[in-house]
This record gives sequence, C-alpha cells and structure tokens, in this order.
Amino acid sequence: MDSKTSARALPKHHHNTTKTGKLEPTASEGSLKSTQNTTKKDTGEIPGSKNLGASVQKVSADSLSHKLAAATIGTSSTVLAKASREADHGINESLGSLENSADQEKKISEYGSVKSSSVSAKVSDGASSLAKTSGSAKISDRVDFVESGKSSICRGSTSSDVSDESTCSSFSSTVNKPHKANDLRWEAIQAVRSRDGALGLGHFRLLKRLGCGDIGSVYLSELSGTKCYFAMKVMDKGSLASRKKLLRAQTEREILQSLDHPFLPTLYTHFETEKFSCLVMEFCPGGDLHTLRQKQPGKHFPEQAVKFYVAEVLLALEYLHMLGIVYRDLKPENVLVRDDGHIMLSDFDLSLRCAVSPTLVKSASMDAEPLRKNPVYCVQPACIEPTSCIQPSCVAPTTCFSPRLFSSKSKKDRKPKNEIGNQVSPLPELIAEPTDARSMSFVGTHEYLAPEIIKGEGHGSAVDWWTFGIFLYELLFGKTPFKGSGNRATLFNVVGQPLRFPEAPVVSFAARDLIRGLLVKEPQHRLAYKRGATEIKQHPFFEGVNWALIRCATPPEIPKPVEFEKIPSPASSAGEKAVNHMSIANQKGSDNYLEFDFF
Ligand SMILES: Nc1ncnc2c1ncn2[C@@H]1O[C@H](COP(=O)(O)OP(=O)(O)OP(=O)(O)O)[C@@H](O)[C@H]1O
Repeated sequence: MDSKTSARALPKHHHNTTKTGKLEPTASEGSLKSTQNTTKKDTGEIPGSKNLGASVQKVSADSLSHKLAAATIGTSSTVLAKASREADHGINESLGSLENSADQEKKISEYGSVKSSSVSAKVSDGASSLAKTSGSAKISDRVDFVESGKSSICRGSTSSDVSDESTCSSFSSTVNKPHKANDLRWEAIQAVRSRDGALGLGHFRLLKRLGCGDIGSVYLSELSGTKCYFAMKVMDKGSLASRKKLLRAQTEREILQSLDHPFLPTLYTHFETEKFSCLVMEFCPGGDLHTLRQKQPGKHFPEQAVKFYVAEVLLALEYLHMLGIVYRDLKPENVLVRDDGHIMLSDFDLSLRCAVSPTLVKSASMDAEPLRKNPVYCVQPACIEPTSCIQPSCVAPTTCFSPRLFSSKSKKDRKPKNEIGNQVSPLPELIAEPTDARSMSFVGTHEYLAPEIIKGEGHGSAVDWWTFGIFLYELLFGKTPFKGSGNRATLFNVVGQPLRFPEAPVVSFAARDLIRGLLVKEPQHRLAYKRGATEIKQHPFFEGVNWALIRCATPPEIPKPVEFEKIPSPASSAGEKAVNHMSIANQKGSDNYLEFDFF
C-alpha cells in the first residue's frame, strides 16, 4: 500500500476532506458547507481565519500553528462525532443504515482501502489517442457552450415535496440537456413520465449500492423494464434536516440541474418521496481515477494517459467557471470513468456559486463585429444569493448575454482579414473566470487545499487551478506533493514547503513546468489566474491536443462492459421496499446476493 492509500481509507474520500460549516457565509457563497473527515466535517473553519498576509514567510508560526491545530483537531474529533452521530440517528431506519458497522469502522480508519471496485483492463499508453480524433465529428467547445446556454430554460428545483420535477417536465427530456437529445435514457424517462405523470422510487429497481457519501448512498438502478441503468443518489431527508445538510443537498441538486457537458454528470431526473430525496444520474462503470491509479504499474499513470484525463478535467472546470461555479474539490476520487472511457467530474456539494462576467478575448474568426451582433457564447450568469441561484423554475432563456470584448481596438487597428487564416489556433478564446469570487470557507481535502484557503485569506476560482496542479502531480507521480505525516503537517507543507519533484518516475519537462506554474502559492501569480483554462490549454504540455474534438479521442482505457442482466435481482427491488430490503441485508452482512464485480 502506498503512502497515499493509508490516508485515504475512506468510502469515497480517500483523501481526508474538510468540508466546513461556514461560520460567516459571504454573499457569494453557494451554500453552507458542513465538514466531515470521513471526510466531511461539521467543523473545521479556522477560528479567526482572516488575512494572514500574502506570503508564507510573513505568517507567524504561532498563528498558523493555531489555525492548523484548530483545523486538524476539529477534523479528527469530528470523525468520531460523525460515526456516533450516525449511529444515534437511527439511520438503521433509513438509507444511512446501509452503512453497516463495518462501514463505520472503515470510515474512521486511516488504513485500508474501502473501495473494492477495480478496473481490470490495463491503462494503455495513449500516446496517439489524442491525435486520433475523428475529423468528421461535429463537436466543438463552441457548440458545447452555445448549447449549454439553452439549458437554462428549465432550471427549476422542485417546489413540491413529493414529486419529480414535473413542473418542468415538458422541457426535461431534451430541451434543457441538448447533449442528451439522442440518449435512450432520456427517452425512457420521458416515456414513463408521459405515461405515469411523474417518476418515483417505485419506477426503479435498485440493484446494488455503489457507494455512500456524507449525505446519501448511491445505487445502481434500472428504470424498471427498460434496461436503462442509472446511478441513483438517495438521501434521507430527515437525516439531512437533523444534520443541517439540506442546503448542501440542495446546492448539489441545483448545480447538477444546471449542467450539460460531456464531462459532467447528467441529472436525468430528481424526485422526492416522503422520506427520501433522489437524484437519478448517469452511471459510470469505470470507477474513479484514484482506484484506477492504484492498479497502474508503479501506481501512477503513463504521461499520455494523464494528458488525456487532465485535458478532459480542464474542459469540465472551464465550463463550470463559465457558469460561475468554483468546483473546489478536485481529486482523483471525484473523477469517475464512464462506460466509453471518458471522464465525469462528480460531487458538487463543496462548490461555490458566484457571479461571472464572461469576456470574449478572441473570436474564432478574429473578427469581432459579427459577434457583437450575434454573440456566439451564451453563458448563464450565476447569481450571488446562495439560495436563489437556480431557483426560478422554467425561466425563459433570456440569460444569454453578449460577451464584452476584451480589446477596444478601433477598426483600423484590427488585423486585416487576410491574416485571419494564418491564426495558429482557430478556436475562440473566452474568459469566464469568476475571479471576483471570495469565500472564507475552509473546505477541501487536506492534500489538495490551496494555500490561500489554509491561510484564511479568502479564495476564488484560482483554488481550482491549484487543485488542478496537485491532481496532475498525483496522476503522474502517484502521490501528492505536500503530504505530511498527518493533516497538520500536510497543511504546513502546503503553505510553507517549496515544490519538489521525485526523481522517479521520469516526467517530461513540460509536465513539470505546468505543475510549477499551477502550484504557485500566491494565487495572483498562479497560472490561469487571469485568463483561466485558456492559459493552461496553451501550455506546451498540451501540445497536440485537439480541444474541440477531445470527446472523440480514444481514451487510455475502456472499462469492461457491465453485464447488467447477470446481476441477481434482489427479492424486493423496487421503491422504498428495496431500500429497506438492502438495508436489512447489509445489516446482517448478507448482501452477497448483490455481489458482482463492476469495475
Ligand atoms: N454516477 C455514478 N456512477 C457510478 N458510481 C457513482 C456515481 N456517483 C457516485 N458513485 C459512487 O458512489 C459513491 C458515493 O457518491 P457520492 O457522490 O454520494 O459521494 P460523495 O462524494 O462522498 O458524496 P457527498 O459529497 O455527498 O459526501 C462514490 O464514491 C462513487 O463510488
């Protein structure tokens, strides 16, 4: 077991994560976060964590020590608190009970891997995969963003207690998820909705619990009789309420509802029963990148495979920033692998929503004039108020707005048209960095926390570029750069230790240079601080990547197909009965009938 594993012995969060109950939510905070160490804790805000000064050198050792102690002590004490709290909650009566006592032990253990999932195929050296894009594919970044703008037509969260989001059902099949227009799963959902009015738990067969997080459990489910399979996150509303996590669940749901991107989760439907709140999403059979990395020779990916995964993650982050969402929880555990080998970034309950002001720097044709009249990009501006962001349901798609032009050059200063064809990159550049976002929350995963979060200086979208650097480092080297002997040491290292690279494995200069640019401790000097993903895309590490067609690139590895038919069907597999049935089976430790190898 490598050093990483020992610190990640948790159901999902192999890294120790701190999700704080934010004491003083800023106006731009998307939601109040609660912490856990198994990893999201109810405490963890560093007391008095105001501006500590820009540089590490200026931070008094005492003051930092105090903050780190508060964070880490709070963290470890909450681990136990959480375990006992969950027991107290009588979660046995509900979904939480699926976490049997063994699970609880695993959650608070520092050792051992909990996830049993595995990806059997080896990761190939995807050296040529990025170049192998099909020229005929009709996708591009530009199209993605235009279509995403349309997705704002129906963003309503359910107002009634027991229903799916049927108030918007007329839109819900394809209008608000244009990328899913030809998706059979959408059609199946829509067919049931037109037949029965609204979807509910009873329409699904729950086949297997895939995992559990702090606010719910995720089940592999079939929309009964359709052979359409989903990942359904089921949350106990009573438990959410008593643990003050309703807002967190709401934030996640609202963000999921707003997404329509190939590398982000599709929320097919959401419904509530008296007891449960359920999110129905795309099922990813390939497991997560943490698990997949553990199976690689040397526990690190080949550089070309890394290039593929981080390029897709970069596009996902770019899209999120355009929506005004700072992700804040990038780590391999949160990057799932779809059935086609492409990635899906998951877990949005730490995300911060804020205002964005997209700016078109360079159009595809370098001629700004047509864009003034017919803006190519429609970006959904996120709002500042935490709970009102995606609230108004079925809003007319009036939220597209003309991008501001970065340059105010007069016509005569512009390049003549005949130079346009000589542009190296035909892709337009759009900056939508929510750089003004400021949160004082202490959230994230210790090894991935940005220095400005630890120092309590307030943070914005640059934290995603820091975590992107750590993520890149971990995939390449098989470990994170600042990991210490414990959480406290890790936080000290992040703030005060210089970046170092191990001698092995050998990694290209370009990769190390990119990491150096991203892991700059002062956010304002960090790569991508000003122009976001665009700056990173242009780095030599990504040379040769066809950004517009990356969805057609050959992934390093395709997961083995899941033989859904071979999954034994639980005796009682529909609706709440299934939940209770699985719960009882798990309590007895007798869920063998559900055992099969997914990944
Ligand atoms: N779409 C999916 N396909 C396959 N497995 C999934 C999917 N979504 C989640 N899972 C599995 O379910 C587990 C729990 O997911 P969930 O999102 O609840 O975890 P989490 O990030 O810990 O949640 P939370 O942030 O609410 O604590 C994950 O570890 C993952 O293995």
